[in-house]
Amino acid sequence: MTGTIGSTVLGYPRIGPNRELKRALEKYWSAETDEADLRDVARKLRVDSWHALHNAGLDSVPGNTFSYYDQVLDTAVTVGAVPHRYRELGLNPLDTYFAMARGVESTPPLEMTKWFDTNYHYLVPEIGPDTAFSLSDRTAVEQFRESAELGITTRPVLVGPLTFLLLSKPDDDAPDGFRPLDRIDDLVDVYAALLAELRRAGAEWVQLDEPAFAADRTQAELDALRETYRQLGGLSERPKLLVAGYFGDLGDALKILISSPVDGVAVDLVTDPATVGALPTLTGLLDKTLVAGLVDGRNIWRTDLDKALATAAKLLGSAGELAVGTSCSLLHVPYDVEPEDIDPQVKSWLAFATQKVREVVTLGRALREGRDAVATDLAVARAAITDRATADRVRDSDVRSRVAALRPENSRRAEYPVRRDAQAAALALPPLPTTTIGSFPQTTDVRKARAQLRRGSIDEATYRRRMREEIERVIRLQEDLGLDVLVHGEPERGDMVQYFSEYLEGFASTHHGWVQSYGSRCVRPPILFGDVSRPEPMTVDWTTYAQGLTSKPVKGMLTGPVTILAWSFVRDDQPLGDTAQQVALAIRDEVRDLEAAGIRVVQVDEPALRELLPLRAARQQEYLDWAVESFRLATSGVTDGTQIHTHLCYSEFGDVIDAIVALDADVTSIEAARSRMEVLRDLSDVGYAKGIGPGVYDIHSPRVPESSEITELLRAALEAVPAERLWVNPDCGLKTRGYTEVGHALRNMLAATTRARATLS
Ligand SMILES: Nc1nc2c(c(=O)[nH]1)N[C@@H](CNc1ccc(C(=O)N[C@@H](CCC(=O)N[C@@H](CCC(=O)N[C@@H](CCC(=O)O)C(=O)O)C(=O)O)C(=O)O)cc1)CN2
Ligand code: MET
Ligand SMILES: [Zn+2]
Repeated sequence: MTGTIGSTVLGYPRIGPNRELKRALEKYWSAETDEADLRDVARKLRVDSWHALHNAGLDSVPGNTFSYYDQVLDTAVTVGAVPHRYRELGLNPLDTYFAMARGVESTPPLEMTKWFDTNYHYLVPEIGPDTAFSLSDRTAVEQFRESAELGITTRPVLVGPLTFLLLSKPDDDAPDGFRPLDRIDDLVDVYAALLAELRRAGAEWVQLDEPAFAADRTQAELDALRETYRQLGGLSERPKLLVAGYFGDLGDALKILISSPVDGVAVDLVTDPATVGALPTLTGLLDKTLVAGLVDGRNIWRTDLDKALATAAKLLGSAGELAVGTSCSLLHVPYDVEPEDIDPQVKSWLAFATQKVREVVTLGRALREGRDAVATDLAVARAAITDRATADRVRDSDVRSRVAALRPENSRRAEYPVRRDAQAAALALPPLPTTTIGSFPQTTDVRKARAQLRRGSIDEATYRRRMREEIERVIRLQEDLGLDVLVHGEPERGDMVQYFSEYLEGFASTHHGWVQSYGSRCVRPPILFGDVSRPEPMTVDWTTYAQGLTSKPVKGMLTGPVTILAWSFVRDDQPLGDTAQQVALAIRDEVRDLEAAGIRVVQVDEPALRELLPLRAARQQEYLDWAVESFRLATSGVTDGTQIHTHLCYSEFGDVIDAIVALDADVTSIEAARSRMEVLRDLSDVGYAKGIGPGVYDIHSPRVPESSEITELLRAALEAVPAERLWVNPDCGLKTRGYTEVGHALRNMLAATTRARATLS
């Protein structure tokens, strides 16, 4: 089918159905295996994916979707954007790549941040006026050849040049006002060279991903888009170009792309169904391929195939070729629902990557051969969709009446000064109170106990005993260090969202449903399929056990509604805000039960508050309103004397700074060490006047901070915040660290606090 795309997916998972890549990477990093072993595993994973996609009947199989760590990092290496500090290490290419991803003793890694509004993280390229762009790595070409040898003509996928630069940050040598996008012309030359090589290797199509245009862009950025694709489209030696925009509507960028000389455009009709109305009016589409993203690439629900076909019908005749695709890469969903032992009814509603590929193939055949050719598949899908829409277990009338009865006062607490005085009396804390963010190191023993419980090789009672031993050790360590507000350490939680989902009605869990979060790290997002409620307490036993061991206050530790939604696969049959209210009520029950059990401080974490922020400014306020409201609903059921903390991390907080104030927590702990406490001024500027715990050291690195560095940061903090409101804590939880370094780091933090207290009059 030369020339057409027919049916395709925009990308595919790469970690391996059984996390083979994770294990191979970790063995390589610990020097248990060598480069050849790692490359073997990688090749096998690629070959398996190509075969799976080809054999499933896709007309066009995406290539270059494999990565040892991250596709943005791959792009940086491809175009030669390797900062000097990594080149100078003198390592081989693979280890240079891993040094950029993970750092080495002498050199920290590139910064990592969230990929648009997903839970996937990419490495942030550093670009300056002197970055010497050149085609420096030919993996994309080699992998094209590798697939061609198997008889599969793949469609190499590259991060587009605009998105690459828009996600980059200026390097340290860049003068003020420099923007990575200033380098677009030089970068386009490298893409031109790569496209020519791919063409010579036999590539018919190349996919260039430009999701950055699903967010608001300036006129200059839109002009750069027009100019770039005018140039790339005009090259004499190139494959056909498919530009993919996803995670939202492309806005003005859509018209620009359609009037450019590229050969195809892929649009996300799941996140933005309204695009369907605009497309037929764009006449430039008549000589292009339109890949209609009809199958949700980032959620796990079975596609309503009838509805998708109705959408496609509206587009027939508006494009040169109408092809069917996923809304975005399938990187964000697990491989296969088949091996899961989820309740059969819920399972019949689900489609993971393997099932989504089949849906795309079915839709492609229906368009080409008519509905009758796939009548059975359509009937099965229709039955599942109807079953899900009418299933009793999706709706719980108690939950619905509880939500309906909510009043504004349910999400309002007393004025802060009243709470502050009541809490001061109840807690009697010293100035600059010290605490931690919740988790202590997850030791091998703790993880092993959990795995043994899952396998049934230890019983519930043995598991509880082992966790209690760990909690006791964490309490003793904190008392020994002299912390003021203690935590139980969260040993019982493999993951701060997954853990809660296992107690809540309305959620299902997977056993194998791993999704890459970054590098070798994976998460197993729970599936929120129905109305949410909390049949029984989730944390009260562990927390009261910890409180019983000490006279210091122990802080209860919960995950907030927004983060629970952000890190789950969420039902798509009602607004997210409605689901957030239900989750908030479940957390509210837990907060109140903790209070009733004598816990005087409760922290409700919302690290994903920024992540779910809509990409378009026009949609942000509505999100922030329900996000804030759900946090307040979760935390307003307590008396004035109970202190509510929240914790935020991984963010530039700028866009959500007003929302942080509106959460109305008594104490906010926030990542700050790496940005030298800048967030404190931003918060003061918008009137935040409650407790604040800026992280005084970065927990993402094994490095132990000197107490003098912490003293320095505390001094900076005290310039921005009065001592009465300042708390002292690390940047985030300690679960990825080891006990030795954590002991030293906290000791230094306490030493710095003692010195800072002495300077207060
Ligand atoms: N959901 C979520 N998203 C998030 C974060 C987060 O904490 N949670 N943090 C940020 C990302 N940071 C992350 C940091 C670390 C890991 C991470 O370490 N993940 C672990 C898995 C964590 C987990 O769920 N552990 C479980 C299951 C562990 C496991 O793999 N078990 C094996 C068996 C192991 C054995 O037999 O010893 C299996 O099930 O196959 C547990 O401890 O109980 C990994 O990749 O290895 C993930 C994300 C943003 N997004
Ligand atoms: C990603 S935020 C983590 C907060 C959690 N309480 C912890 O300490 O692990
Ligand atoms: Zn955190």
